[in-house]
Amino acid sequence: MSLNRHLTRGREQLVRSRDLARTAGDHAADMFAPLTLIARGLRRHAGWARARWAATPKDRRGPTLLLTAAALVGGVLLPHGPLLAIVALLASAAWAGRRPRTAQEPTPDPADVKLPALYAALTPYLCAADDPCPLYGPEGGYRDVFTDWAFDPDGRLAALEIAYPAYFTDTEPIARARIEQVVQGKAGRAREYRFDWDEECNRLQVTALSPLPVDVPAQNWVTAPGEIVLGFTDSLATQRMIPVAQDGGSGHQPPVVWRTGPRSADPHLLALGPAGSGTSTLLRTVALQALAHGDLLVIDGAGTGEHACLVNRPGVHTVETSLHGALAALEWAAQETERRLAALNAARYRGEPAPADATRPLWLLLDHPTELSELAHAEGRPDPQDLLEVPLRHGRAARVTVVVVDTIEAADRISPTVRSTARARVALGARTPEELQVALGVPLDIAPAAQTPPGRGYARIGAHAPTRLQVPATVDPLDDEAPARLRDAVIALLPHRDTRTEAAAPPLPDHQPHTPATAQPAGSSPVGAHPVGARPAGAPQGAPVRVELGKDRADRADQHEVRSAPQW
Ligand SMILES: Nc1ncnc2c1ncn2[C@@H]1O[C@H](COP(=O)(O)OP(=O)(O)OP(=O)(O)O)[C@@H](O)[C@H]1O
Repeated sequence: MSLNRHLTRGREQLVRSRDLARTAGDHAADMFAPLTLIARGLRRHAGWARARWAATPKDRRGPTLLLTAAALVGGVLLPHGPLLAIVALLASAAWAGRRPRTAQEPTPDPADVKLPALYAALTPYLCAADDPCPLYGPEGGYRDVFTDWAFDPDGRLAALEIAYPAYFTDTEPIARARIEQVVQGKAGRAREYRFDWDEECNRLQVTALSPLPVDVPAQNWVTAPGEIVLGFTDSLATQRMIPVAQDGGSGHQPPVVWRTGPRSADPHLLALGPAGSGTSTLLRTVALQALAHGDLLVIDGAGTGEHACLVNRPGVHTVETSLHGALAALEWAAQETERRLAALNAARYRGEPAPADATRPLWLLLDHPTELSELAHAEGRPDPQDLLEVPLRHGRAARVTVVVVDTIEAADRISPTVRSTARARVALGARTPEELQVALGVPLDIAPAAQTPPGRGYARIGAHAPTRLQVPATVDPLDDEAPARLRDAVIALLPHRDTRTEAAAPPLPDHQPHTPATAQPAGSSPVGAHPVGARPAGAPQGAPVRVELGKDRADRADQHEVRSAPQW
């Protein structure tokens, strides 16, 4: 009982002392109210003065300062001037500080602004009329179906998990595409989104993808021989990072690496994209990397001269823009592939190491070959794409790699052999999911943005899922409109006869490309510097053309008359 009384008294004391403290606080606040008022006013005056000073143009700050100083001196010199000035300042501060600072309007939660609209837009697609307990409906709310979401600092949707009814046909691409379009429309078409459909749990995970680095200049990449950096992707798509120099600094970026060579499961590449999407730039990116370890044969079917910077470079057999030049070059390439195969087989049969002239990588780079196919068809000549059959089918063993780039509109004119053997795929440019599926060979789980910079697209290497891709800015060094620093970066990578330490491409005699019996006599190619592997006089039709790849051969090259390489 006494303990109870003791506790009650203690509680009363506590309440009394709390009241005392509150009363003292109130009195103090009343007492200091004028001071608080004046301090608030002075603070506002100071803020106003700072803003005026910042808004005053630099050239008018000196006179303003002088005028203020003169006014101050004048005020001091006046009888009772300082006293009057202080009184005036305190009065104006009291006036300015009389209103307490207005509380800021709370910013609305972006979820409450944006998600109801998305919920309403999805409702027609995810609500069945005879569903007794609909997930989506006029009475429902977004919190019932959106389980997890995130917004970026700009208030844009960054991630969202959507629940959908089990009867929604999530296995049908058309049904999926409808939902993806609605989500992308409401969340903003300027960005790319990844859609992960969890068919078992009836959930869709939407993730907005951050932009990839653009304008990464061409440079030497840290890769193993046979590895080609096609561009850069998301850090989640690969565990690999490579050093990249950009904007005067250096950092690391996750690359899209295409492995070529005899151990590659995807030894050939097909890249498609609309005009201006950067397919020729991609081809140039590959060419510059391939030149480090191999020789090139370039066919420019569009004849725009976009690969003229490669003409006469050591390691570049030829750059052909004409149909007859392309036919001659590709026929040589087919025979060279057969010769290499025969040489490799013979060496293996004899138990000898593979001859160097059969193992040096040879790259066949074709830009817009369908243009030449159409021309050949009109002229009744063989289709250049048909001549790719042997390099495509046997190129892996013979170290011959084929890269074909073309417009996406020409996808149906790409030969079936190219389509079936070129399993490394790239699709560039903003295109519909259907067109991207044609280019990549598989459906894409990423919704492309409405606008994409040049060189942006998707890469699919073999059986792997497609990943986003941004091709390095390997611009045409002869393109006056390209930024000078990007052109200089490409020029620095182009090999010169005196800088290339490896074996140069064999010098070629006078341009006498072999053409089939039905073909017109060969003429000169507009860009082609010299013909490829001309057949020795008297050699039987179909006999492999001998190509010598070696240092001594490169030395002898200098004795031939070769058109001088362009001077940069
Ligand atoms: N990855 C890139 N980074 C920066 N600029 C690029 C990139 N790719 C392409 N470009 C620029 O975009 C323009 C078009 O590129 P490119 O010629 O490679 O496209 P294309 O698909 O071959 O078009 P076309 O079929 O008309 O020749 C060029 O000015 C080029 O410099």
